[in-house]
Amino acid sequence: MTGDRIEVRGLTKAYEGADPLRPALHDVDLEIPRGRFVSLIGPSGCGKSTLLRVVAGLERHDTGTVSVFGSTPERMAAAKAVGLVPQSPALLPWQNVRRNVSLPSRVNRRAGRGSEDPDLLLRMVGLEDAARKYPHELSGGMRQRVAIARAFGIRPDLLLMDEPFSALDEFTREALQLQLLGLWERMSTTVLFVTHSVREAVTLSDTVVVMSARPGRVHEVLDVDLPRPRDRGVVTGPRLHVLEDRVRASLQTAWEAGAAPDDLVPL
Ligand SMILES: Nc1ncnc2c1ncn2[C@@H]1O[C@H](COP(=O)(O)OP(=O)(O)OP(=O)(O)O)[C@@H](O)[C@H]1O
Repeated sequence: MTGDRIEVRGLTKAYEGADPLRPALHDVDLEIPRGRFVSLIGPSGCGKSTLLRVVAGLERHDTGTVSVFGSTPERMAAAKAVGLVPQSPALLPWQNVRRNVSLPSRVNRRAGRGSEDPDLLLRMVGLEDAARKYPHELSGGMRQRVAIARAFGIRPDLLLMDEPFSALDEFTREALQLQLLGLWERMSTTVLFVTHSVREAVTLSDTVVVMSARPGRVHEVLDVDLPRPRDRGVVTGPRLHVLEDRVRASLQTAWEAGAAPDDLVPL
């Protein structure tokens, strides 16, 4: 266990009542050095969200070990050191945008952690003019930006994002990806990001973890050697397409591995 990385070793997790031959996660090994942007991609049901929830301390695992910067997921969560951005953000409807974004600083004061200036965060996600609006007055993309700004507000050591842009149109999604990268580059938080989009995974990440299903496990870990900062030139350049093709090929073999009829975990 070291403090400079997230270490997952031999992680297995079966939900109660599930077929024991088909655990949600089986013998997952993963190492994420501090400060990295890592995406998880893989077929539906391969355990991406489960892995995220185990690392977040929201779900117990059966066997194996999970160390988050030398601590346990539960201790990290209790110390407010982990942020989570789900697919549909849960904003407080009775508080305006600025109050929603500054909420973590109030919580953090109690947890004895520092926090980020909410006005700066709102500027970084292009919402400075919406600070006094309420959640029901916002579009889906704006709500997701509030959730992202709020998540960075606690200056988390680790930020877990579960398909945060999947409900958005392509144009909004690409704009938010660049805003997210801007925040991440400034804050140097470690990010674990679940997505179904190959382009999104390559655009954002240092590392793409391809998972296979039935049971869920790590199929391949691919490095993304695109330069940073990832401006429009980088994310529309030819190298991105080469890397996308590499991830697609890996997904194809992951899918085939998961579809094999003899791919059962022995009891
Ligand atoms: N609370 C739960 N109780 C029982 N089984 C669950 C539960 N949550 C997930 N599962 C099962 O665990 C497996 C992994 O689910 P998980 O949601 O982690 O996959 P995923 O890769 O995130 O899927 P998707 O891409 O469709 O969101 C699936 O077979 C799913 O049906």
